[in-house]
Amino acid sequence: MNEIENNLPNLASGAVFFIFGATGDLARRKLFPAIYSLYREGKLGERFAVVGVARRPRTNDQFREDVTNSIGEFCRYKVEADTDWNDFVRHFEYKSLDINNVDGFRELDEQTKVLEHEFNIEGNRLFFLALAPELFGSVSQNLSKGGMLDSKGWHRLVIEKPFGYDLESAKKLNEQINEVFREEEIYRIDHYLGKEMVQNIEVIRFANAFFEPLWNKNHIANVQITLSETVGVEERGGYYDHAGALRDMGQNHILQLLTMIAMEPPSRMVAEDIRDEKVKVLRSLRAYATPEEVEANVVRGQYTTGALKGKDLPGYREEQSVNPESNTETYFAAKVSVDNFRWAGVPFYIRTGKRLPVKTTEVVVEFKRMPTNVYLGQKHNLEPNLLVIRVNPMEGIYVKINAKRPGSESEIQPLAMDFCQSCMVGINSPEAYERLIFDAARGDSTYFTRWDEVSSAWSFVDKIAEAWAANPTNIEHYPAGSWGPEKASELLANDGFHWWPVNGQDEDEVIWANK
Ligand SMILES: NC(=O)C1=CN([C@@H]2O[C@H](COP(=O)(O)OP(=O)(O)OC[C@H]3O[C@@H](n4cnc5c(N)ncnc54)[C@H](OP(=O)(O)O)[C@@H]3O)[C@@H](O)[C@H]2O)C=CC1
Ligand SMILES: O=C1O[C@H](COP(=O)(O)O)[C@@H](O)[C@H](O)[C@H]1O
Repeated sequence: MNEIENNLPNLASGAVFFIFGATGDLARRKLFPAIYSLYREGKLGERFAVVGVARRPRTNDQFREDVTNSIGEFCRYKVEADTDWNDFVRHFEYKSLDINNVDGFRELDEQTKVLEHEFNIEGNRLFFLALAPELFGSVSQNLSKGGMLDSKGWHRLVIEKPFGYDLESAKKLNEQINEVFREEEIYRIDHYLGKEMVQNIEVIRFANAFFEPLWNKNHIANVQITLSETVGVEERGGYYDHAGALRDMGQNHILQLLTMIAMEPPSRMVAEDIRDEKVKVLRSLRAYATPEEVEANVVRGQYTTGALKGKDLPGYREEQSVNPESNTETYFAAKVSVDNFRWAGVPFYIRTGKRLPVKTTEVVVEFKRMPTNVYLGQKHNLEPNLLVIRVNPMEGIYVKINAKRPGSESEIQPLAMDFCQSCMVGINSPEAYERLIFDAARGDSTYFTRWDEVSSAWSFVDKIAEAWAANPTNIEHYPAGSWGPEKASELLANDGFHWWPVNGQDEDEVIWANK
């Protein structure tokens, strides 16, 4: 248990959690269930209150019913029959408020003081913005004008992605927020950083003698990062058609994963030192200098009609709230170079897409091949060693090594030493939002993105977006249910590599230990 977990100085004096956007999808599917899990695990204690804020009218009782339904549907903990549910929901209240109405914030402040008195909370306030990004600036301004930041405890702003649309808009947003909150009070969420196996990357890398010494250009041939989804855009067509895969998943989740794989060991395992190392990676990304470089290194695609698991699926342009002539990408793949001493010459291949055949997040580190004819003086086509980190939905790691085929004299066969963490821990593994809400409440910003990370990521992504905007119809189409445009395979084939099958699928020749 580390120092922060031991002391919990920030939670000992209680806190009020404000969920702005309390009637929305994120609050219902992720935030209320996360708060309940934290409560069940005793991490919140009793000195807390949750105030849901949104425009539509709700009584406290109606709101508590919404919360109860959301937990029943989405929480990993089921409500036990002998629990007094009132003990939990009495901590929840609702305030109907339009973000643009300062008077509403003054009323909210009065309501909060009563709650703080009731639950013995010493003025600590955490504001979670589960709102459209256009509202982030106004909320922070009105929190200040409405007196919500005058309480004597700490104040923290937790902001959902997307943080801006490009570097320019992100800068403006940041300036607005900085008028009210200091950088150390801002917790920018990237929920991938709350995932168990993403947090495990540091440990796998820095706690194992047989990885770190090999973790460089001398031994690693390439790195592959895949975030594939089977879902389409569902009810979020309006937002997604404006954003696209590059902004929705690339600027944040994929680049964050890349930094965790590529960063140098931090001086100390503390938030600022870790984030210092991550931002150095982002600054080392080689920017594509021309539209031709973008064309050569980045593939974009959009799904058309297709089928998945026997079910016919519509094309992207037929989805709800999507422009029928849209050229928004639902897929992209890229070859990325990290120009520093450790990684010079090692390609990082990244890809993400909707309506792909499998839901998975996986990082494959492919090591350089051994010479083919050194083993017993005979010629063998040795497979490269792989380290595969499975993030989602299966959590675990496997290492692919070469070993003698049992019973044969010298035949060599790949063997996967497989550790499926989720098979062992199962649903007891905390969800990303549980960790992140808890971390924000206790003041640990390690797994939140600092402004220099966000701005460096936008600088890299903007070059791609600008090249695409200049040539919007230059997009590949792929059938829903396929692995995306063929050109994405060519990115690797040009370098003599190929995408490794995700989840170890189709690896018929591999012997799987532990299966
Ligand atoms: N849903 C998800 O899985 C994810 C969402 N996000 C991000 O989280 C944020 C919220 O997303 P999501 O929950 O899906 O969005 P929804 O559209 O479902 O919810 C938006 C919420 O904002 C409230 N709201 C809108 N305008 C105002 C206003 N003027 N004053 C007060 N409240 C207002 C709405 O309530 P009312 O209409 O009652 O005012 C509603 O509660 C977005 O930034 C999104 O990009 C990020 C990752 C995943
Ligand atoms: O942030 C987002 O992430 C989800 C995928 O998250 P996961 O935890 O299920 O892998 C994606 O569907 C969504 O479009 C995006 O906004």
